[in-house]
Amino acid sequence: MKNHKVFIAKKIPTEVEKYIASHCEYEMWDKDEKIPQEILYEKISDVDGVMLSQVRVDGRFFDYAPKLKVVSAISAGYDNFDTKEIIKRGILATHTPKVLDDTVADLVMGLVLSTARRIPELDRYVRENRWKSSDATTLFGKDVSHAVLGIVGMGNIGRSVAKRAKFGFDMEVIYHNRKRNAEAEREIGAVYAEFEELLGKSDFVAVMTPVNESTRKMFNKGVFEKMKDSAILINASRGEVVDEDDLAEALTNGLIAGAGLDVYEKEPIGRNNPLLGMKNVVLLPHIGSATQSTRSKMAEIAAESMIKSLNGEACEYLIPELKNAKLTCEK
Ligand SMILES: NC(=O)c1ccc[n+]([C@@H]2O[C@H](COP(=O)([O-])OP(=O)(O)OC[C@H]3O[C@@H](n4cnc5c(N)ncnc54)[C@H](O)[C@@H]3O)[C@@H](O)[C@H]2O)c1
Ligand SMILES: O=C(O)[C@H](O)CO
Repeated sequence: MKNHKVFIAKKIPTEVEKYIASHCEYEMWDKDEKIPQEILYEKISDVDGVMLSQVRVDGRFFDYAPKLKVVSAISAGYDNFDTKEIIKRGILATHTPKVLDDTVADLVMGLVLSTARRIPELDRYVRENRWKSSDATTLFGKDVSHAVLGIVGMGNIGRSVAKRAKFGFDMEVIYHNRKRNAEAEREIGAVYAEFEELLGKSDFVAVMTPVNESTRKMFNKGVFEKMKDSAILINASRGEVVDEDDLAEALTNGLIAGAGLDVYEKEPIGRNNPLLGMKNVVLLPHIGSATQSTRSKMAEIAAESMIKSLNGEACEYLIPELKNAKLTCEK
C-alpha cells in the first residue's frame, strides 16, 4: 500500500511517470491541451501532492485540496504561486531552476540573431519568391558581434546569456540587477550599470527578471523613450514585465527598432494583438525551455522534489521564499 496520492496536471515523460508510480498512487492529465480548471479542482480534492505548470496556485486552489502538502512546479518561474498563501497554509512548494539555463539562453541568443538579421522576415521573403538581388540594402540588418548587450536580471539564465554573448559574439555585456553579481563580473567581465544607464547604452536589452511587484510593466513608454532608437528588446522572462500596448506603440513610432519575444501578457497571444502585424518583431510561443531533454529533466526534478518533500527528506528545490522563511522539507 502506497502512502501518498498525487495528481500530475501535465503530461510528463513515461520514465518520470514510472518513477512516480513506484512511489505513489497517482493520476495524470495526459492530454496536450491545458487541463480545464474545473477538472483540476476535482482531481486535487484528495491528493497529498500535485505537479503542475502555469496554473494559478492560490487560496482558492488550496480550498479545493484540503489534504495537500506539496505543490511542485515544472518550471523555473513560479509567479503562478501565491507565496504568502503557501507560507500561511504551511504547504511545501518547489520549482525547477538551473537545469534549463543553457536551453533558455540558447533561445535568447536565437532571438537576438533573428531580430538583428531579420531571419524570419527574410525567410518569408525567399519563400514568397521576392528575392531579386542579395545586394539590396533593404535586406541589411544589424551586427550582433561587438554590440552592447544590456541584461536586466542577472540571475541563473541571465548569466548563461552573458556567457554566450561575451565568449561567442565578443559583445560588451552590461547588466542591471537587484544585487551585484560578483561571479558574472569576475568570470564574464559583465559590468554593472544603473537601469537608466543600461537603457541608454545598449544595442540589445534582454529581460531575464521574474515578474514581481518591482518588475510588473517595468518596460513601459518612459523606458522605451530612454532606449536607443536603434535598440532591440528581447523578452524571454514573463510577458507581464513589458507593457505590451506601450511596446506596440514604441515599435510603431520608432522609439525602438525591434523586439524578440517568447512571452506575452496573455498566452496564447490574442488574435488581435498588434504585434502580430509588425515585421520588426519576432514572436515565439513560450518555448524557452522546450527541448525534449530539458523538459524531461525538469519533470524529473519536479517529481523527485515532490516525493522527497512528501517523505520528509531534504529537497534543494524549495522556492526561495520558503528557504528564507527557514522552512525545509525534512521532518
Ligand atoms: N521563456 C521561458 O520559457 C522561461 C524559462 C525559464 C524561466 N523563465 C523566466 O525567467 C525568469 C528568470 O529565471 P532565472 O532562473 O534566471 O531566475 P533567477 O532568480 O536566477 O534570476 C532572476 C534575477 O532577476 C533579478 N531581479 C528581480 N527583480 C529585479 C528588478 N526589479 N530589477 C533587476 N533585477 C531584478 C534577481 O535579483 C535575480 O538575479 C523566471 O522567473 C521565469 O519567469 C522563462
Ligand atoms: O519558468 C519556466 O520554467 C518556463 O517559463 C516554462 O514554464
